[in-house]
Amino acid sequence: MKTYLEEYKRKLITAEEAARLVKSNSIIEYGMFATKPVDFDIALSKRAGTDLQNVAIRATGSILPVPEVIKNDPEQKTFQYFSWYFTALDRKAGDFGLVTHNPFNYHEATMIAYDYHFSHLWPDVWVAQVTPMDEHGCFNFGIANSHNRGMALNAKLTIVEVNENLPRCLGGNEEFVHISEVDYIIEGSNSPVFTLPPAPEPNPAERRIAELIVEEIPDGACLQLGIGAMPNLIGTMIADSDLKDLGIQSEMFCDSFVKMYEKGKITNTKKAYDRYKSAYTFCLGTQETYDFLNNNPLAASFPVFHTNAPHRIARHDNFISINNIVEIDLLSQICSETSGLRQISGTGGQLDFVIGAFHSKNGKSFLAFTSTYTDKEGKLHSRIKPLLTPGSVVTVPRTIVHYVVTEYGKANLKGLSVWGRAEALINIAHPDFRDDLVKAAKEMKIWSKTNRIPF
Ligand SMILES: CC(=O)SCCNC(=O)CCNC(=O)[C@H](O)C(C)(C)COP(=O)(O)OP(=O)(O)OC[C@H]1O[C@@H](n2cnc3c(N)ncnc32)[C@H](O)[C@@H]1OP(=O)(O)O
Ligand SMILES: CCCC(=O)O
Repeated sequence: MKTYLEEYKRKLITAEEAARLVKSNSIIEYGMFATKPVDFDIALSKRAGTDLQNVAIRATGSILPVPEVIKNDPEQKTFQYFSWYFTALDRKAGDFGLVTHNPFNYHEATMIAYDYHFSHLWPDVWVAQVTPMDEHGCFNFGIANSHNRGMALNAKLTIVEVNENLPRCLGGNEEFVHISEVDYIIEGSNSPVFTLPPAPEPNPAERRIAELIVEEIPDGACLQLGIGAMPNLIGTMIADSDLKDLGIQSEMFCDSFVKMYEKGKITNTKKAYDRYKSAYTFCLGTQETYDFLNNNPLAASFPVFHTNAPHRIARHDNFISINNIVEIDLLSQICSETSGLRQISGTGGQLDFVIGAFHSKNGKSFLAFTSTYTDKEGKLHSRIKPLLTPGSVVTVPRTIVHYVVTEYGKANLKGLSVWGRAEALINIAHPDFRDDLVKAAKEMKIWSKTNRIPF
């Protein structure tokens, strides 16, 4: 069998040598979430304030440690940092004007990476952490399949940073880049892979929301759980339920899926395709979850178009999608990604799954949220508001929204009148805010004089 050692040695360079390849006026795409390059980032950041100018770094969900290109260049003399999806780190840096958001519907990332119409967005340099090369010359993308292969193939320069600690996640497809497709290899310092802390115990409101959703899930359902604390907590309660024969097609592989496996809930036998395997495009979770995915044929990573394109989601019957939001207004417009002009996260895959689940036979999408939010000054706010906070963007338009759930109940908003939506929402708002919401609905002239007609 051919060995790739000669080619490997030829392509091996240091992080500093790799950083010197970056030219002014270029776009660098970093690996997403926990596959962000570490050593390359440190080396590149040392070029801040030199003759290197006008370099855009594009990431997807930045995780700790803080990217050195941000930290070492606070005046942005050389680098400007962009993110397709904001994490806590991105929003903190964003508050200081150090990160700019690039909105996308997540399934379209595959098109952006491959379709020539988007070649103006293709990176000059693509660099991400990967697993060590296998005997076939392949570097595995680990916990981030996403849009990596397309970007790696279409970048002018493709650089991998090897980290022995990354789990090797089986595909699916597009889970690797071959040494023949790579320009340079960095052997990184094998830093620990970023992990999330284990989920806290659900509070009573979250427990109630989970109960209201779990009773809507049939045996054999195909599940998607979104990002953030709430969907994962609901997943934990699904693991403790009587449900059986569940399947997974989720953009993110969540910690609670491991619990479902441990309780024998997941068989993936009822799915329309990818039977017997849980399909996902990236993972962000605990070390236990990464260990579960390592070399595990029960799960398969795919490019994001495969997991998220709404028409593909809809091919599974009984698709159940569960995501969290920031706020909703009485017109039933959902904002899940900003607070006014402050970018909190991103559309990510939320719209993909709300559309896809609705089009699945007997499918349902749930946007689940606690009825109130406590701000940093300790003031309580209703998440159901007369109008979205000025500047907030609509993540899910009112025509698309399906079920919404708080600890006070759930409402299927599809097809309801403008009045019917406002009423349904006020019914699941926190009782302390209901009178004010009715008053606002009257002022907005979306309140019916009579409630004789029930929608
Ligand atoms: C991944 C998949 O499988 S697919 C689809 C999933 N993708 C999506 O749903 C994208 C949109 N959704 C999201 O990004 C998340 O679910 C969120 C942002 C809605 C919730 O995520 P969480 O991490 O649980 O949010 P959390 O409660 O920590 O709040 C995040 C931030 O928003 C702020 N925030 C939350 N709600 C509000 C609100 N109503 N008003 C103002 N700020 C708010 C919080 O204060 C926090 O900011 P901070 O970091 O400065 O303290
Ligand atoms: C990268 C997108 C993450 C999400 O959809 O939540």
